[in-house]
Amino acid sequence: MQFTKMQGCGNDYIYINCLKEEVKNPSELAVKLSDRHFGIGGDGIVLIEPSDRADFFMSMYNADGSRAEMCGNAIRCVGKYVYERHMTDKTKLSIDTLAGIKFLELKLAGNTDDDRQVSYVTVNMGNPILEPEMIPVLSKKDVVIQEEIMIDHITYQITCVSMGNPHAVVFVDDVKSLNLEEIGPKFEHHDLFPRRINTEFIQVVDKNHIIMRVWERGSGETLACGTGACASVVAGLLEKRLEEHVTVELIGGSLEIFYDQTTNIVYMTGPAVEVFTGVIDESIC
Ligand SMILES: N[C@H](CCC[C@H](N)C(=O)O)C(=O)O
Repeated sequence: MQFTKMQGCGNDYIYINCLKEEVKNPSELAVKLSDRHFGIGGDGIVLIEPSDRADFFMSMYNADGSRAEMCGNAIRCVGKYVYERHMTDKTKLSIDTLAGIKFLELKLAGNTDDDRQVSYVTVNMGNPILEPEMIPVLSKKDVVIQEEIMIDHITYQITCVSMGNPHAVVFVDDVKSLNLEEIGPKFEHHDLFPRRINTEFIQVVDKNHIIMRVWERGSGETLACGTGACASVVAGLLEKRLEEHVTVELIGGSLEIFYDQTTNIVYMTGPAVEVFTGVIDESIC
């Protein structure tokens, strides 16, 4: 089975073209291939599939085999993948996901028409979701903003936002000092979150610049999280800490997020990089 390794800000996945390949058990395959010693290594797998209502469909599975509704860093790479392989000639295209159809605009690197290299992608990430039952998070409030949560005898304040997948955003003074290996799983598996949670830890540099670390549901600490960056900007505006245009500085790179409050749409712009291609031995699949 052919695969392509790609990364967006260091958030790396194994991509499989399911218009050509058949994946029988994606959840099991995600665990095997994501292993950085016995497999290819990655934060999960991404399947590119046909769609009858968009140009393509993107399925995404975390490293623990759990399926996620949406993945911001991966959808940029899917746009790059299908355009550079002539699976589409559109630079404005639609990708359907479990979080609905997302609209992409591909930025080409080259100066000539026949150079199909995509460097950056802008994604319309749709509307943020704040209703607790839609995130989901157990709360009697209408919106979960700066709610207290106790982890290891320390009180944190969370603001919860869904971008199709669930996020808890925590503003802190210094992200470097956090022991995510210790506290990350305790947020992820906390009883407040019926479907677990992605947790973003944010240090505000100024109203248009934050530093973010993330403990992802199903993958642990990753070098970047696109949906998490979007959720963090929305949370920052709800908490009156940020403005609409924010540079999100992550371990693996930076994303430009614009939350257009007049239309209630979040836009994400960032890189998409192809690292290598390969063949998976049938014995693994
Ligand atoms: N771990 C996430 C999926 C990947 C999201 C992230 N890598 C992104 O770029 O948005 C979840 O279970 O909801």
